[in-house]
Amino acid sequence: MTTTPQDPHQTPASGSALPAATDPVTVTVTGAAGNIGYATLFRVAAGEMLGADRPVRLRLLEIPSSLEAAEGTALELQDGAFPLLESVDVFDDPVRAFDGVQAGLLIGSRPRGPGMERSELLEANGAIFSAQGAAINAGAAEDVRVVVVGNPANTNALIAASHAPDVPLERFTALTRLDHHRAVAQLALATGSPVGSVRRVSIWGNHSASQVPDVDHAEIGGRPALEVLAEHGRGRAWIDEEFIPRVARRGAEIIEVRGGSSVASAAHAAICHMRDWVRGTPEGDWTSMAVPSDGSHGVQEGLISSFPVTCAAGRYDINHEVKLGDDVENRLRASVRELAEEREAVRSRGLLGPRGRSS
Ligand SMILES: NC(=O)C1=CN([C@@H]2O[C@H](COP(=O)(O)OP(=O)(O)OC[C@H]3O[C@@H](n4cnc5c(N)ncnc54)[C@H](O)[C@@H]3O)[C@@H](O)[C@H]2O)C=CC1
Ligand SMILES: O=C([O-])CC(=O)C(=O)O
Repeated sequence: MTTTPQDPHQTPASGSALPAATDPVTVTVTGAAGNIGYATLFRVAAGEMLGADRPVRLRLLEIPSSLEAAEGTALELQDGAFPLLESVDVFDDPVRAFDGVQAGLLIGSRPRGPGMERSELLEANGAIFSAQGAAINAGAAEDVRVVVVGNPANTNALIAASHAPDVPLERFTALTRLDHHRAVAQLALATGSPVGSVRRVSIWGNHSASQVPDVDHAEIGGRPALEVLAEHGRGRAWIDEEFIPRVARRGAEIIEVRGGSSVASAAHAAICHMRDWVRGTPEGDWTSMAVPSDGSHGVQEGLISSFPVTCAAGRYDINHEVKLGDDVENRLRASVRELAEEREAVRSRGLLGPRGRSS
């Protein structure tokens, strides 16, 4: 991998929680034989997530019926002869798979099909995250960081966190980086601008159709995005009627057009999420992550909601400078209501663990 001054991710952020030395990092990937798992593992082994100087130990978790496929993936990982890849182990037992985990990518779970909402997956997927949260509680390293990709991602992360009362709550996050990327890409397309010139986009709320893509503070080429959009004949109506629904329903559009849910773009987003958390967001920009709310921006404490965050020194901080416009605030309230409803649904099914029962 080449180092260029334009790419802030090629060198570890100053003050990163990871030591400068080349200690290996233990990465557990669930659903390792699935589509997103397969698209993720080789990039992690190549150093695209944790850095070109960081050896990794991969621990792959699968269900028994897909174990052989995961073993095959492990053989292919060997065949890649990745200099950074110290070991690959395959498990069907979450307790063993999460033993010593420092970076957990919780992907394994059922994807939705055409016409479904992600919340309909709670029945099929919720229980997976109870067992995995408990396994993380039992064996994770002190510096563990978890990103839940499996849908419905925010509520699955809530379930996992509730079963891991000994792990700091803020270490459980869910993926909305794909929505963030989709929003950036749509703004670039709409204005004929390079993707790299779009900054300060925010995704708020749930990774669902109720999510809130927010361009109020976004910049294109260093200028307010709203101004640049207006020059291209795109005002509020475009934002409300085209941009927001396009981004919020892009997952369904991909399922319809591709015949299956997003894979490589989701893997890329998961890698970027963990990379930025560990190594920092670029100077002057932020990203979007679903993280446990501390009550910020009026989001009920404890719900795992997407926020604009800046990352440095191995931690993320919810951005408090970004003020909510009235429309964004109204939409966010609706998305938070949906998150609260999902929490009630999993609570009533007995899926919440010791940390989440009373909140
Ligand atoms: N948050 C996001 O932005 C996105 C989330 N997703 C979600 O990611 C999840 C995975 O999607 P795909 O990889 O396409 O699905 P897939 O069906 O190709 O793979 C899922 C894999 O998970 C495995 N699995 C099931 N239960 C497991 C368990 N208890 N432990 C370990 N592995 C288990 C399955 O055997 C399978 O190999 C889905 O829930 C999908 O909706 C997909 C795209 C974007
Ligand atoms: O839409 C889905 O079911 C998969 C997903 O989360 C996405 O592509 O954003």
